[in-house]
Amino acid sequence: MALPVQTCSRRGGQAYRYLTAFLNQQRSYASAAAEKDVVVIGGGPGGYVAAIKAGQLGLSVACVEGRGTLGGTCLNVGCIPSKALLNSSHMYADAKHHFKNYGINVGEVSYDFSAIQKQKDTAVAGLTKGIEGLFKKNKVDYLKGWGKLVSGNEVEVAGLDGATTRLRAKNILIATGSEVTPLPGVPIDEEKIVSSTGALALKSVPREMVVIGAGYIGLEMGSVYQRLGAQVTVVEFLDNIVPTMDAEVRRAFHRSLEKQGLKFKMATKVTKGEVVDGRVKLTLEPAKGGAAESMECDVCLVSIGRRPFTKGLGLENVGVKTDSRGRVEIDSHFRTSVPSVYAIGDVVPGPMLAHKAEEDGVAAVEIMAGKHGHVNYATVPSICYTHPEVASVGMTEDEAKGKGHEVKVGKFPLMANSRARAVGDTDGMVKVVADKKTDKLLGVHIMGPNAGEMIHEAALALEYGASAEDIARTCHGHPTLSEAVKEAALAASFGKAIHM
Ligand SMILES: Cc1cc2nc3c(=O)[nH]c(=O)nc-3n(C[C@H](O)[C@H](O)[C@H](O)COP(=O)(O)OP(=O)(O)OC[C@H]3O[C@@H](n4cnc5c(N)ncnc54)[C@H](O)[C@@H]3O)c2cc1C
Ligand SMILES: NC(=O)c1ccc[n+]([C@@H]2O[C@H](COP(=O)([O-])OP(=O)(O)OC[C@H]3O[C@@H](n4cnc5c(N)ncnc54)[C@H](O)[C@@H]3O)[C@@H](O)[C@H]2O)c1
Repeated sequence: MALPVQTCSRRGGQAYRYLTAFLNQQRSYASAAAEKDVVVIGGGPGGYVAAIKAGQLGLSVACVEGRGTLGGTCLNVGCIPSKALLNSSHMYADAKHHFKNYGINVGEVSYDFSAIQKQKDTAVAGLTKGIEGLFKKNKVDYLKGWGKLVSGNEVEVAGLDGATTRLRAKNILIATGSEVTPLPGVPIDEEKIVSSTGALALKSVPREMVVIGAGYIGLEMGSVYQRLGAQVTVVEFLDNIVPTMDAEVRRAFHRSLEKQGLKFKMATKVTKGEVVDGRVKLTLEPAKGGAAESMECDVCLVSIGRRPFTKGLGLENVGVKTDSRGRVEIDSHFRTSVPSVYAIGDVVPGPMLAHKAEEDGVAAVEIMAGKHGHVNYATVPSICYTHPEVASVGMTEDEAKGKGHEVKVGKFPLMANSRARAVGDTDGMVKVVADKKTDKLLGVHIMGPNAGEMIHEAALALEYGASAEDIARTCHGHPTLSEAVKEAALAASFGKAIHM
């Protein structure tokens, strides 16, 4: 850094600021002079977990994060705030519509939207601060600023305090995550036309809302506002909602959401969106072509996917390759085209899920530490946190067939599960997919309350290479929703469930 102090002093009032920045920078260079074993760029679930694990493995580690708080998309504007809003809105809808079914009279039920938002913000703030504590405990240096690769072993950090720091590292881990995919013709202003970030921070509940994209974000956030009283219409390009779900479960899920009041316009695309006199005016067309129609709403959520975020990262400076979709290319050991630079999480190919990013992060630093880090992507669960929840792990029936398996399928409806009946929450099912010849478990799909918790016995079973019979013969507590998993496994393995 060559900022002459003399020049600064001639600039009168600015001299002090320049001098301070200069001295800060010199101090930063000095403190960063020692080479770290790992410098992690990005403090989301991938990056912060990798940094903590690196500390636990005895590696010297620094984590660079530019947003000012740790936790990335997930904690700040993703998983955590959305689950807080899903919970509050679920409790409100339950009290308003269902408590009477249990003989509970609560009179007029209402909500205070700003208090709902405050509860969400408190949960987020507590969790993000908590990571700073974990960093201290695990000796992770935390640098607040934007990191840029200047070589395969150097990261320059433009600090949020104005100082520039250069870090040397044996290995660099890119964990810069993802950002919202924009929809051409529908410019996001985060007030009327919002991404998930704006949808999580609305000041009031819209009367009419259009959600573009029937994926995870669209259905979760659509559910939040539908429960709070908005008329929500979901516009989806494809013929089906959440294309990655098992077809049968997806159809049941779609029906359930419609019963709750969500409206769907399938096989439809939005070609234009603009705000006119405080209302959002949208132009819609059939996905396969045809006459356009228009639609109006108070708030429109654009949730058509996310794309990798590498802006300003300087990948081109050092020759880190990306694919046609902008994802950082890695080998099976998370190594990029530059051997000392690794990448994980949303910025690399694979499902964009927080728990997958975390697993990537742990495995990548284990490899850097000379161990045998590995992630089994075949057992990564996915969960949609609506009500009912939909959770799955392993292959869908169609995928299994597509991969050449002759399959057998066992199903069990929650209507026949004693716990679901006892608590009056019976909308759902469990579907077990197994190999017809070997009985090996291939996939499990659950729709129902707490499906996101129940799925993990299936994840563990898949991880251990269990058969459907292994689950069927495992004693499950009674009365639990998990007994439906056992019953579906019985149906898959022996052709018959007990309680059907
Ligand atoms: C509304 C919403 C709800 C979601 N809900 C769930 C859910 O329930 N379950 C689930 O599993 N997943 C969920 N996800 C997805 C989940 O948030 C992501 O998969 C996860 O956050 C990816 O983690 P990551 O560490 O790869 O990236 P991110 O969480 O995106 O973190 C990357 C971080 O890197 C920082 N960064 C970027 N570039 C730089 C740079 N040059 N220098 C310094 N810092 C930089 C960013 O500021 C960011 O904080 C949700 C996403 C959204 C948007
Ligand atoms: N519970 C969870 O795990 C959770 C929750 C939220 C987000 N996420 C993650 O965040 C990522 C982004 O979520 P998302 O919901 O934005 O994406 P998504 O990929 O889950 O769904 C996007 C949907 O939009 C549709 N679509 C695409 N272009 C369209 C267009 N022009 N018009 C209408 N529909 C269109 C797609 O067909 C798809 O159904 C996902 O990868 C997901 O894994 C996960």
